[in-house]
Amino acid sequence: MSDFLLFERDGPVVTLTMNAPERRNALSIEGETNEAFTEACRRIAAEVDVRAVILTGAGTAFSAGGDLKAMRERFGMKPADIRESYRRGIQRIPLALYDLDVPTIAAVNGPAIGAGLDLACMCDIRIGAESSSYAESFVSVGIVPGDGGAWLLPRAVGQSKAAEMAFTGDRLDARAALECGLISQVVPDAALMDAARALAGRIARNPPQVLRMTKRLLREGQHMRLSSLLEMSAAFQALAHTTRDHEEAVNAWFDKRKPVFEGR
Ligand SMILES: C/C=C/C(=O)SCCNC(=O)CCNC(=O)[C@H](O)C(C)(C)COP(=O)(O)OP(=O)(O)OC[C@H]1O[C@@H](n2cnc3c(N)ncnc32)[C@H](O)[C@@H]1OP(=O)(O)O
Repeated sequence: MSDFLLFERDGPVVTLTMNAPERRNALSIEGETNEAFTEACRRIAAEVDVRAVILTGAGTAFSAGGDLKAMRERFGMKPADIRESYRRGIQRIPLALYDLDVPTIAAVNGPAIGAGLDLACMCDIRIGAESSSYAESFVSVGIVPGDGGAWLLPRAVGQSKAAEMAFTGDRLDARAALECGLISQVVPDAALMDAARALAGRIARNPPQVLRMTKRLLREGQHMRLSSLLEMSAAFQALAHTTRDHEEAVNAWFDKRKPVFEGR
């Protein structure tokens, strides 16, 4: 596993920690950081009993976004090479993370800037520390969101707020991010990881197959016709109703006891 992305497994929960605090977990357009994400996602997909994933950053930042030092070294590079480097580099992260079947939580521990914010938006749920902050600041460094932000951010905060953020590059503090729905909780800095683990634990206690199907419906629902989504929901429901976990949940309700799910 890569030095950039620490992979820790605690029962059904995987925590991924970006681990380059000296550069505020900046991401390279090509190379190590992208491989780290695609490899971690491959591993999570292969470990069938993972039920939730937490993504966070080591040190004081979640991620400072694209590596500006590396970007300076690209001055003069040919447009065709830049385009190709995005396609085979940083653009693989949204494809890999967004495609994970299990629920993902971004535990935003500090600034989430540019590609760092987009990374948080690739997760299903975002919770933020009091000291977290958020900026879609590509415009401030003279580039466009090249890693899916123009698709992800409007889905998180709506078109108007996304446009305001992307056109100004302004940074939101945690309270402002909570207000516009970019994050769903603000917690004291020291309590962030406990809050993320508690949330992951509550998710992980639910029937895993149904969680995966629910995630898929939430995702697909964002770009499907209602009639198609209803068809897909009926097909998933046909599977859900025949699971042992469904029987267990309903029986437990009648027995006035907590259900025990087996993932079957
Ligand atoms: C393809 C993707 C494109 C994009 O994502 S565009 C957006 C690019 N990102 C930015 O514009 C953000 C730039 N960084 C910052 O604004 C700040 O940093 C932070 C708010 C993230 C954190 O501030 P603080 O905690 O005060 O740290 P510090 O003193 O500014 O930086 C500490 C060290 O981290 C390096 N660093 C910070 N951000 C980046 C970056 N994006 N790329 C490369 N290095 C970075 C610095 O240079 C420095 O390093 P040294 O100690 O060697 O001077």
